[in-house]
Amino acid sequence: MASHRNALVAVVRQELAEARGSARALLAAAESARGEAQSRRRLVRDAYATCLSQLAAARESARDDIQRRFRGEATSLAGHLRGLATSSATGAAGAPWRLWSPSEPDPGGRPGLLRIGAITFEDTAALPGLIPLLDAVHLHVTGPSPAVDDLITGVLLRALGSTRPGDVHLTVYDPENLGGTLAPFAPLNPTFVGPGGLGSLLDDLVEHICRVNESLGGQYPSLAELTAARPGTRPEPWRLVVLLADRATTVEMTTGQRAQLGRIVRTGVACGVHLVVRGLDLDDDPTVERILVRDQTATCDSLGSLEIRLDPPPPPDRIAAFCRSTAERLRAGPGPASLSDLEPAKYWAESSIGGLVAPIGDSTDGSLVEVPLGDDPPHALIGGPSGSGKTNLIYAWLGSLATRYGPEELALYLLDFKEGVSFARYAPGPRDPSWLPQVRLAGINVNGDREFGLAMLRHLGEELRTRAQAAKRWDAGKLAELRAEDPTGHWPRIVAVIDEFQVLLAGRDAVAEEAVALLEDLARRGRSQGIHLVLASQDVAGIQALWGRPGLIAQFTLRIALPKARRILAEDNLAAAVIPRFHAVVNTESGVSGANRIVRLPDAGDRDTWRTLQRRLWRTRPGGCPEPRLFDGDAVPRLPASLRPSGRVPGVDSPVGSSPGAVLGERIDVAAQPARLRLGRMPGRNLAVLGTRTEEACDVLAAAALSLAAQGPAHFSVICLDPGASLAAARLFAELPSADWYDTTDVRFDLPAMDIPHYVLGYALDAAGAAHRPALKTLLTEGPEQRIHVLGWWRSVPRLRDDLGGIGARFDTIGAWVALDVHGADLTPLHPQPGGPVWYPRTRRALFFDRSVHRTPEVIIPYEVNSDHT
Ligand SMILES: Nc1ncnc2c1ncn2[C@@H]1O[C@H](COP(=O)(O)OP(=O)(O)OP(=O)(O)O)[C@@H](O)[C@H]1O
Repeated sequence: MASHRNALVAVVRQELAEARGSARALLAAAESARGEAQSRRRLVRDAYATCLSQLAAARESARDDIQRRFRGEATSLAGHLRGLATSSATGAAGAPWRLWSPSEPDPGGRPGLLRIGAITFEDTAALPGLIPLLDAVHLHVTGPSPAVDDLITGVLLRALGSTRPGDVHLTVYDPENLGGTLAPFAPLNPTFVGPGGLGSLLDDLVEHICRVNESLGGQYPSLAELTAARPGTRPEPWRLVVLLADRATTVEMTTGQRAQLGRIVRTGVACGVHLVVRGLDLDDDPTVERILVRDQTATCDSLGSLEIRLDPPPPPDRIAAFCRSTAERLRAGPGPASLSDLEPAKYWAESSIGGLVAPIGDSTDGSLVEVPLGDDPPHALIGGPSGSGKTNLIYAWLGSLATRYGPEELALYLLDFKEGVSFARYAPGPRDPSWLPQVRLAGINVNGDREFGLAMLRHLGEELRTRAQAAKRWDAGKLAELRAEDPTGHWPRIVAVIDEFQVLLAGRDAVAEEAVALLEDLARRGRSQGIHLVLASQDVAGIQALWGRPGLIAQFTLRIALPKARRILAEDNLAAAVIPRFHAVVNTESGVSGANRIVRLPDAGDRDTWRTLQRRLWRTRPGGCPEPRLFDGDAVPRLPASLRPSGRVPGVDSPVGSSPGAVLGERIDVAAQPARLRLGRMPGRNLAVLGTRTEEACDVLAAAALSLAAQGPAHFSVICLDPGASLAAARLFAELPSADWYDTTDVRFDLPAMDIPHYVLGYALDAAGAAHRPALKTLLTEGPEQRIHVLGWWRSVPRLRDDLGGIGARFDTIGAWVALDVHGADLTPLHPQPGGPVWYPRTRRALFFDRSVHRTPEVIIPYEVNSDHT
């Protein structure tokens, strides 16, 4: 039994041990699973923590990035806005009070915005807080009284200070303080309306609006139309009406007055009437800008929820100083128009078919005064003593014409006989390549070269003939008809301006005679052919020269007299004696009193202003628009390269023309052509250059020789008998393709004939001496028929005569001559008419006579052949 029990115990023990063992194993497994789970949980927790911190860092950096971008964009946007704001509120409209001063608006510009304070947005620099007013809105301001009145004061000062004196008329209704609220503006003489005056004020305004509206064509334009189309110049001043209503006003206002106020709100802005109101309700309208003031800040319709920190009010002494000086300027009247005021809205938009109409200045009421040229009046006479502003007037007139009429409509010929270069600005120069596209010809420094004036008149005479023929062909009576019949033709109106024209008519010589004849013809027939003369003179004698020719003066029905001008207007018309400086009398009825218009002339002299305008016109010139011909009497023309031998020298076999032309200088004509001497195989085809000016004599001979060498095969003999000329002669010798040299050591005149022309260039031939005279005479007599031509320089006419045989010698062998410093009387033996030519020698001018082509000698300008004068 015991053993059985023992066995049982053992079994139980065994089982218990096993159970304990498995329980332990289970526990161990559970323990390890728990450990594992715990470590996993730790890992997850760590990962979560890492993740969280990474996310936080990423969020931080993203936020920083966004903030940085936001700040950058806000700053650049604010910069743009500031730029925009600055350009919308320039000068007095936007400057801070400590820097404030009144500013002139740009001509033709529209009123901009007005600053009332600053907008601080985030941490960007403050932006100006701007509100519209003139040509845009009425202002309705609400808030505590002193702050509102300060704001209104500032707005008024900015509006007045950024417009021209007189452009804004101020009306103040201030029943409570009897105008005292805006007392600093008193010097401007605003209309103060007292208590009880509101009704009639509103009625007046409505009436004014109706009147302006009628003058605008009866259509109240929309704000957009107004903004797009309002021209820069105002027919009427703006009316700025400040209504500072008190409680009584609101209570006492009648229904009729409210209706009138509503009308003004709806239609006032379009007609330049603006209300600035506090203390009264205004009807809702797109033209009402409401400003809500709270202490030192404000919000307004146009800026939405943006808060404006208001500027302090302007210092009262600044308002007073501004108002005093403005009142002063108003008393003095508006300043004269500027050159830019004469410009049209659009360049080159006018047709000259019926005439040319252009303003030259304004009258004292500010309206522009237009000057006509056409069938009537056809020509103008301008007069005034020296310094009275003739040149300035011509500048203004030409500027006004040139901006209206393009080169197809207008051609200008300008000649100035004064010492100076007034018309040089219209031609290209070393500093400015631009030119005025309408200018065909400009003559400057021509006071010594009346011949050039004559050349221009001859050219215009030709043009007159061409036009008359064309008119005949088309059966047209006047330019307008010709242009209608021949629409593809080029028939611009021509305006020829001659400043100090009396120089051309002075003297009783052939130039004056022909000039008068041409002027008479142009004046008489130019009217119908669209050729208009504008003659200006300071000299009473000059004008008298015209008075002596009633047929001529009668054509000049447009008279412009500058202060103190005499004999420009009719004798009983004394207007020119009384007008102030920089004014002119314009009279289109030959100066009769009763037809005067007084004009204030702008200052048109500033070169830079003109250059800017001219460049603009020049850049828009049509293709093929030619450069004007500039004749400068002080400039010496150079021998053109085309008249010098260059490249391949013509061979002996090249054809020689029957009469090659020796070029002696530049002709004083419109086309600047070279003066040529034909050297044919005929007796007398020799040239004598006469006078003592070595340099010019050498230049004439060099130009002749080089131009002959450029034309065909030729041989030259250079004979130099004056040491003063030897350098120039040697230089020429070196440049000639085929030449022999002779000087005092081996001078000879028995020179051989050749197959090609042989030109003998003699420097100071009179120095050869008596021993050589027979040979020289034979050469002169017999040479030309063998194609040996003498181009010789003699230092005086008597010396030439000695070489030709002394007293009683005949000059037949000298078929052509060029006289330098030789007086007219000394040229008698060489001149076809008795008494010699009228010739007063002047530097770089020569008198050229060729027996075979000239009736009278012609003035030429010897070319400069070598620029270093060697
Ligand atoms: N409207 C004007 N406004 C301002 N300055 C002017 C005006 N007109 C002329 N001037 C100035 O007066 C001076 C003389 O003018 P301008 O040269 O036109 O006179 P002028 O009659 O042509 O004289 P002159 O015959 O002696 O040449 C110049 O300095 C010019 O700038």
